[in-house]
Amino acid sequence: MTESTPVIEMRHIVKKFGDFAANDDINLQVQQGEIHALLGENGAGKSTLMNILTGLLQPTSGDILINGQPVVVDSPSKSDSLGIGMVHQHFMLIDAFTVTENIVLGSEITKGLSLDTKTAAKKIQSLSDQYGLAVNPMAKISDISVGQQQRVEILKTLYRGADILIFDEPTAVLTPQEIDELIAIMHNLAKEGKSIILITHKLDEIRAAADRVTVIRAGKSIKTFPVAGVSSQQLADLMVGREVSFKTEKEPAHPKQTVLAIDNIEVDDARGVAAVKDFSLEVKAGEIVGLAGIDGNGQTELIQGITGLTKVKSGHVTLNGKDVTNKKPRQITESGVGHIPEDRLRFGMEVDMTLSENLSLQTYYKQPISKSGVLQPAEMDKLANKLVKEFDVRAASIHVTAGSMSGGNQQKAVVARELDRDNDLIIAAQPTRGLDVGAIEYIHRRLIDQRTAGKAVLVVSFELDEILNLSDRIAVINAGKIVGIVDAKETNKQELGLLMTGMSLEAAREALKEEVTV
Ligand SMILES: Nc1ncnc2c1ncn2[C@@H]1O[C@H](COP(=O)(O)OP(=O)(O)OP(=O)(O)O)[C@@H](O)[C@H]1O
Repeated sequence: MTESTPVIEMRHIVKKFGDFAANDDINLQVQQGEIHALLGENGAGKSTLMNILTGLLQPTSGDILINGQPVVVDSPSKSDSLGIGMVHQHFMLIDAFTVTENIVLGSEITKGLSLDTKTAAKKIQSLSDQYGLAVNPMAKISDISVGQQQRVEILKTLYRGADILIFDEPTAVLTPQEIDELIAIMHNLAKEGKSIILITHKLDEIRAAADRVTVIRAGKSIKTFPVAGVSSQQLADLMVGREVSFKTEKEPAHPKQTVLAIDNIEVDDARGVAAVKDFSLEVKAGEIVGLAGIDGNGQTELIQGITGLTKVKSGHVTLNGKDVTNKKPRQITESGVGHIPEDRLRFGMEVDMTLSENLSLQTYYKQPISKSGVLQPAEMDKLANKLVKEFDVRAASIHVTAGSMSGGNQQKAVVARELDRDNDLIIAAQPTRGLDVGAIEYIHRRLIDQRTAGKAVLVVSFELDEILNLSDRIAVINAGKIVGIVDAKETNKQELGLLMTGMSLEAAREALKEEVTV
């Protein structure tokens, strides 16, 4: 990397929403062939800055230069034509189509009215070879792994000629093995002259992948520096502006009576195919059970089955000895279940309602929020102010719509609402997805407090660090079935990674033994 004209320069970027400055004089310079990380707390202004670069938002003031030339990025297609490509966190692929069809869709390179898939496939193959992506252009999306689907998203941007790739939280859905592969791909891209902006809350990934990092705090760019030699602790402290602890200490567990018993249940997915099969698991009072697994292995249907959002086809779910199989969600909530849903926008909050209203969503019909059937806005705001303070939910006010809040702060609000109620069981699905390290530390502490208070806690997460940090016991799910249940103290990331692919516990332990002796 040479210190020549930056590929991208964002100068003094200000973006105001009303009086609130989401970006407040941000400077960013990215060199050609560089992997440049953007690090900042939830709500610091990273997405806003990238939305400006990709033409989704217009800055209130400030300049953008590409290769030293001032540009106006007034639409996403303008951003595209300037060679800027976004690798989205949520893949936008059509399952029934091939890799090539997905990449060519919406692109300019079509021949007459029919797609020239042959020529396209050739070009895709050569891009895949050049950057070490190892994707078969003729494979159907439904037949390839999540990691490979992400590579299709990368290929999409390369196919359109992107020189600058923005990765937004790219590892959220990947296994540890896939994360290593992705980092190798990013290095290949950079080696071949592409420039990368990497947004992630994972500090070890920044250290493994990035050349430099720009830290953003409260809408301001604080510092840009090389990553080499910097520890995760230093990165975290600089980002948050105080010392952050990564490992949440906890006393040994003293599990008591069974709170949740899942007995041999079967649950179908939306297409009517069995997503959860012969699934049995118990969670006791005073313990945290972690459910580890790759996305799409039945976790969603399992939780929906337990919480009454989907029908349980066979088997039983009991809570404190009472059969609650196929009861209505409200009845299950009333039986003492707190639920932090994995999809906060579908099941966790109403985006058009205010933050204050969202914080009362589970209790609005009860005292003190309602009196004799009449809503008490002052009580609602009182609860909201308490929770916002306690959980450090950052928003311009408790009366902004939930939809305008940053992803991380939306999540903190849902967690606050669900943990504030006095429940016997907490089901926490991806409870810290998209959260910064400071917020993760806080949420983990609160989940452990629930366990200390004698609650049963089921944590479902793709994050193995999270599962290992929180759990007393860990169950691994693959293709809707439990592959194994292990004591958290007796396992590690590599072993869990192998179990998640469906390998038996014995086979995984054997494989890891061989790896050590090789
Ligand atoms: N359309 C909008 N109207 C009002 N406020 C907004 C709007 N978009 C973003 N904001 C506010 O701007 C701030 C920055 O949000 P942004 O999404 O850029 O943060 P972020 O750093 O990407 O956070 P996260 O890590 O949680 O995704 C937040 O406080 C958010 O509430």
